[in-house]
Amino acid sequence: MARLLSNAILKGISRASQSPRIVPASFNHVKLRFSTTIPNDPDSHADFQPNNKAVNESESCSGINIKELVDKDVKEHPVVIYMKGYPDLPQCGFSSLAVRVLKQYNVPLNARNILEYPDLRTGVKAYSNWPTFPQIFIKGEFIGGSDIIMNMHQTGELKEKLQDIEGKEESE
Ligand SMILES: N[C@@H](CCC(=O)N[C@@H](CS)C(=O)NCC(=O)O)C(=O)O
Ligand code: FES
Repeated sequence: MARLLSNAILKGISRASQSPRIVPASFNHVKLRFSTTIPNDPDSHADFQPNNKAVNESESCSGINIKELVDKDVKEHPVVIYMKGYPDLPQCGFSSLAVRVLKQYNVPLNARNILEYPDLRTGVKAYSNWPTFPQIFIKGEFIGGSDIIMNMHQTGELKEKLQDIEGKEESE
């Protein structure tokens, strides 16, 4: 049986106020003022492991599942972050760190708050086969979490990866 987005999410897809919102971040170009090392990353308990069944099976009366949602997100937006909270109000230090890194670059940042939707939380893990959040996708490619994005920032790899992405609109 396919694991599908909850009715609340499905209903919300056509209604912006209820959907698992994808929001553009504002860009304050906040300077990084914290350590770049996250020691002894606990990562995940077995309870948090992805369940690939959740995302690979599909079909529903609505025809929308998490895989389709994520596929659409990462196809339509060059930089997508699935995170805890939203870019302007992160609800976890790891998500906050990833947002701060990405805000160093003049690219549109689109986010979904996985805390609002348990099915999205499970489904995104299964989609990427990655057990934790944040999860960052650039030009459709799964990149990783906060450690990886920080590392790429430090090595210059992130700048290279983002360089052909059109800058964000000032109004965002
Ligand atoms: N080392 C990870 C840190 C992220 C992490 O450990 N996240 C945990 C705590 S926020 C998580 O998402 N656990 C699974 C969950 O909450 O569903 C990274 O680089 O992103
Ligand atoms: S470490 Fe507790 S919510 Fe992220």
